[in-house]
Amino acid sequence: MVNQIVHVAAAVIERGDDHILLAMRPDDKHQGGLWEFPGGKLVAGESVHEALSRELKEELGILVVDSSPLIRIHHEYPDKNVLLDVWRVTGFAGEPYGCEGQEVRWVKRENLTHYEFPAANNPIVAAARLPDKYLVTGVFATEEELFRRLHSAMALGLRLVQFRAPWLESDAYMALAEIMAGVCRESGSTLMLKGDVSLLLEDWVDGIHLTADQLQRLRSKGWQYCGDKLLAASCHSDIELAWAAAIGCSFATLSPVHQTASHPYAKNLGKTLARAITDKAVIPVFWLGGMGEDDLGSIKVNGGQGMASISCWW
Ligand SMILES: Nc1nc2c([nH]c(=O)n2[C@@H]2O[C@H](COP(=O)(O)OP(=O)(O)OP(=O)(O)O)[C@@H](O)[C@H]2O)c(=O)[nH]1
Ligand SMILES: [Mg+2]
Repeated sequence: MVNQIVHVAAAVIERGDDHILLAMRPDDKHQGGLWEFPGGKLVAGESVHEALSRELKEELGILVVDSSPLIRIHHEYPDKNVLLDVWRVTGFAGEPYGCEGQEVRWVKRENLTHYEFPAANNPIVAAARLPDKYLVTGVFATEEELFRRLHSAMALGLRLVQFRAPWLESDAYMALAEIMAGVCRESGSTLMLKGDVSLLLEDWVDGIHLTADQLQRLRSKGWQYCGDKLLAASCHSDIELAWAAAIGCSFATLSPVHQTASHPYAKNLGKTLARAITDKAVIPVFWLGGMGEDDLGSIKVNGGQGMASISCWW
């Protein structure tokens, strides 16, 4: 019985003002008394999207208008194996209410971590907090150029930025990073820095993006992060993605999916392998390398959180 996988469609329903809808699981159900993303089991012959639409009609009285795949999570509870197929719902008709008497609540995206969910939900909460585009900064000749390009990226709506400038000395990098963090915060964006994990203790630092070497060293020491800031890692395989999850990363990049100008000699994974690797991961995965915005839809269908890129937005 426990070997059977229960396929579930669940929804991260977003309202324009950056709120997400949660529902309370009834006490008498599996994982009762915990908050959930509304949804339910697929019935025979149904697609995930059909199940999602039916469940949201039955449980909340709304019609799904706009949606896209967000993340797929396999989880083994002691009494049940589930495959949670989670979609982001960005458009719906009707005003949601608890049709089955359950409590429902709109929650600010940044406060999602304050709620208690079933154990399978940690990666879903991580995915719901993240956008689908992750800008990695590229070359700049002057400080003026750096900030001009950063402002342009903000104007394009980019909300997650990694400051990558491997040619800078540490002091110069940190001085620019602190100013960039202020600029990003003003537009509601998050800045990820390259550097030591001890930087996570600094008030002004929102997140750290580790190299694969740093990841390996931290993993071999048994180090683990439990804080609320964003920790990410550059991964190139399923093993590295498993390490990233084990040390407490909230997301990762997977590269190179295709050939890139910045790493022309790295062997690219290709879409099929990238999909298989992403499917095994238990954290959100941004695909990186040789893709354009046109690929975003396909990345999501293949299980990715979205796309990371230098060249598209820099
Ligand atoms: N809907 C939903 N289910 C979740 C979440 N997290 C999670 O582990 N689950 C598990 O996935 C399964 C979903 O089942 P469900 O109880 O919602 O199914 P349903 O709406 O079809 O209701 P039913 O129990 O009346 O058939 C449960 O075992 C539940 O514990 C979540 O965020 N949302
Ligand atoms: Mg349900």
